[in-house]
Amino acid sequence: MQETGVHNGAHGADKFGLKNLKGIYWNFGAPQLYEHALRNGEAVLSADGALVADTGVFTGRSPKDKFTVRDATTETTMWWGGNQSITAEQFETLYQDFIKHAEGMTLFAQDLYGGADPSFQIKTRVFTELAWHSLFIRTLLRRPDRADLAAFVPELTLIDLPSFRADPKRHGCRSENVVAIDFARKIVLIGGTQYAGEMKKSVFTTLNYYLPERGVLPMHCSANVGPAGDTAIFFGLSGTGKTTLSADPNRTLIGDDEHGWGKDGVFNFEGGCYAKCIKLSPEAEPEIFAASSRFGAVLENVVLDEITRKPDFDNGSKTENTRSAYPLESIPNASPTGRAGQPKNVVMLAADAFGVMPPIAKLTPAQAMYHFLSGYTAKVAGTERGVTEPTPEFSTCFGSPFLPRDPSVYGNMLRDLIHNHNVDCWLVNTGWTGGKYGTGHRMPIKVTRALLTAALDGSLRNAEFRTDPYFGFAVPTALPGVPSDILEPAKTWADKAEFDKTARALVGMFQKNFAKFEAQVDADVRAAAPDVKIAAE
Ligand SMILES: Nc1ncnc2c1ncn2[C@@H]1O[C@H](COP(=O)(O)OP(=O)(O)O)[C@@H](O)[C@H]1O
Ligand SMILES: C=C(OP(=O)(O)O)C(=O)O
Ligand SMILES: [Mn+2]
Repeated sequence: MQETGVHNGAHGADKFGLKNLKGIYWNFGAPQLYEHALRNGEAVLSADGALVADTGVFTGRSPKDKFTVRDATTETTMWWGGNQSITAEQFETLYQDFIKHAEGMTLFAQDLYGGADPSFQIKTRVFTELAWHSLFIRTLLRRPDRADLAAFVPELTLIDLPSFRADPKRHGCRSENVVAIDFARKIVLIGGTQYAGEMKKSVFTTLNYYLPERGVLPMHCSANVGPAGDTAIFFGLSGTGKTTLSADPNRTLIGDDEHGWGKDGVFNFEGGCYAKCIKLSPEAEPEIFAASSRFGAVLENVVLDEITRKPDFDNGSKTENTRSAYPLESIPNASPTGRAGQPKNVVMLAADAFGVMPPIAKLTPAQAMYHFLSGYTAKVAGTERGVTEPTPEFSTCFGSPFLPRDPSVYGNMLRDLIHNHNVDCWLVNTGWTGGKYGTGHRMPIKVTRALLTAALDGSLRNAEFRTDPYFGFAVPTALPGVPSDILEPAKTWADKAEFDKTARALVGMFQKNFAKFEAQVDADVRAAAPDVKIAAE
């Protein structure tokens, strides 16, 4: 077997049962991985120097194809209400079939850290079939110093073989696509998909399993810190603005997607960002545009001009979920340590496509718990012509697909952290205004940024507030630089009766979804729920 590159010789591929490989390329950096990806025909170059790959059938994650081994331990520690199981035997068969499938291949291997805090990081080794996947995961996780590679002993191992085809009968899965996690052996197997995001979210899932018992709350959120050392975190489901809004030129970026919060403050799990790049423009998002337009960026499913090889970020013909992965260093004001102090503000982002939530609201701690457990956003139909009804999505803790533990584990930790550190909580609607999706328009990024700036620098506290009649939270009535109508959604709708009907319907959806948490939460959280009478009338 041909092995090239630096690694810990005592802990080679054979430790994971990999055998009869043709070779392994260990810990290659971007230039070598570009060369392999281009030579193998996996990817092409953009005019700006980004590596551009297509992911084929899967252009997003596939949560329905994700499985965890159910054994004596996970039987009682896992949240089986939100996770799918396979048996230890099915996993073992899958594992052996992965090893067989890899025979004769030359794999790429990366030794990386999940977690910027040395006390809580997980040493992760990732074997990939594709060179561009190796560059992706090297970009997204944290890269050890070269000098530390020779002694690197992995704790978690990922094997990512897109050409593998799973067999539901044999492996207990659902289709040819599979993400299988065995917490006992700390192994993740990813097969049948080329969507690179599965790799980073598997490491996230693993940290979500282990960190709570060590006193760290893992969170699906972005984070940045202001000049005064004031940390802010931004929870939100996919597409709500975590990545976009955390890249704020006036604040230091900690990370765009996954963080831990413990007694020493907040730390990033990752070393890179994974931005959505549909309609990405240098005017609205200059930092992300620049980071996506240079050597080292990995673009997924972005259409290039055939002749000039310039990316066309407005083209969603392959998918609306076009992506750009780049190292944190590509953002000018990113934190070199990935760590920051105790948060002063917690922001919950929701892209409300019904257009009834205000652009910002101040939440009491109990309301914050209500919205954290609800985990609301709305998706727009979009793809089918004429279908303009938004679909609500409630994903508890803003990250249901990544939660191995019961939501109450994360909820109770957040409640205590907010209380102990006296944190201000906000709800921000980055979705629709002026009507629901189909009639109104998306909240201008400028407005969202202005409101966030005022919330984070403390000036918004001095504004006058009204109580939202539907959700009960406090909404500012005026703020310099923001048209005041936009602060009161009802005023932005031409048809007031239609607004009222839509708002009541959304409150009703919240209430229906929250029923499953009612018995579990403290009385103050139950009391913070939107008023029942309004929705029932
Ligand atoms: N007011 C707004 N706030 C945040 N993002 C917005 C807003 N209006 C439009 N967008 C767009 O919505 C998308 C948000 O995606 P992103 O920041 O990647 O979300 P997440 O990281 O939460 O998945 C981006 O494409 C951004 O350009
Ligand atoms: C990486 C992802 O997260 P987000 O959309 O929240 O940025 C994803 O959903 O694949
Ligand atoms: Mn993101």
